[in-house]
Amino acid sequence: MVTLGLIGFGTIAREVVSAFPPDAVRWVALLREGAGTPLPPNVSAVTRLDALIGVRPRAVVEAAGQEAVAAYAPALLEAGIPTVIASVGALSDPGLAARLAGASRNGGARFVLPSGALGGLDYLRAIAALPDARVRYTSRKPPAAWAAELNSAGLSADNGAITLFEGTPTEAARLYPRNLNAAFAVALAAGAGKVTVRVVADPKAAGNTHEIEAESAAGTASFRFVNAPSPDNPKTSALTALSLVAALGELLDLEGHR
Ligand SMILES: NC(=O)C1=CN([C@@H]2O[C@H](COP(=O)(O)OP(=O)(O)OC[C@H]3O[C@@H](n4cnc5c(N)ncnc54)[C@H](OP(=O)(O)O)[C@@H]3O)[C@@H](O)[C@H]2O)C=CC1
Ligand SMILES: O=C([O-])CC(=O)C(=O)O
Repeated sequence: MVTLGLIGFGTIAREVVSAFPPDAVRWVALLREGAGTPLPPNVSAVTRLDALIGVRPRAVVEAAGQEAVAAYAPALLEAGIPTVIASVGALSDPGLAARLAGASRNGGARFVLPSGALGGLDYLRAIAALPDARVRYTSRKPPAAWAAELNSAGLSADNGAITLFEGTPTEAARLYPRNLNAAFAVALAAGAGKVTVRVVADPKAAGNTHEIEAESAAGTASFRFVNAPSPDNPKTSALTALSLVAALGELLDLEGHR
């Protein structure tokens, strides 16, 4: 029986837990005071970070949000606990990125940034060294997924696609902290200065679609991920939890815990 930790117990965390045999893992989830979330029998809750650190989980998965990364991940790493971070957009804050790197060194614990809702990041990492590399990332979702943003801008995408945002990955991660983590994963791979980001509400979008177009001296590439939504949260791709499970499995193998 291995003890693993979670930060948050929402859509992604629930899917991560259900991917492991219940008799092989005891999960401890750090929740907010009074969260009242129903938990499966092999998941217990704590509301303080020191209580999570106290059970010495082999690894922790953050699936709560960018604020939770800032609040908890550095201390987990300092305590020597490897951490998988879903909310990779948190690293758009250079101060936090430096704190994570320092805590990882001090504690001797890895932090893992999974590919999340997309893939192809190995290609982007390879061309990052080329000075002429340019990458365009587009998040394309049906108008229903952007209903609040369309309403507040007084826009309707019923009759055609509307670009809600165009700018840098850092601006995107800050403006859409719960939905543009994938854009920042692209930025971390290719280098933020090489990437432009677009957010499109499109009545023809088949699902949560992520498009990456890359151009450099090494050639051109285009990736398109048409993701099925998570049943509990249509703005989150079901692929994200699968990616966290894969990253966690790899981490446990590296650390010799499986
Ligand atoms: N890398 C990628 O490609 C992707 C990354 N993500 C990231 O994953 C996060 C989680 O996604 P998802 O599971 O769909 O979201 P949900 O809203 O379904 O779940 C988030 C959970 O985290 C809890 N939570 C939030 N803040 C804290 C905190 N400070 N301490 C403890 N618990 C907290 C929430 O609890 P409460 O009810 O108390 O608010 C909720 O239970 C997203 O916010 C996003 O940052 C998501 C999709 C793709
Ligand atoms: O799950 C998705 O499709 C993308 C997402 O929410 C994110 O990048 O934060």
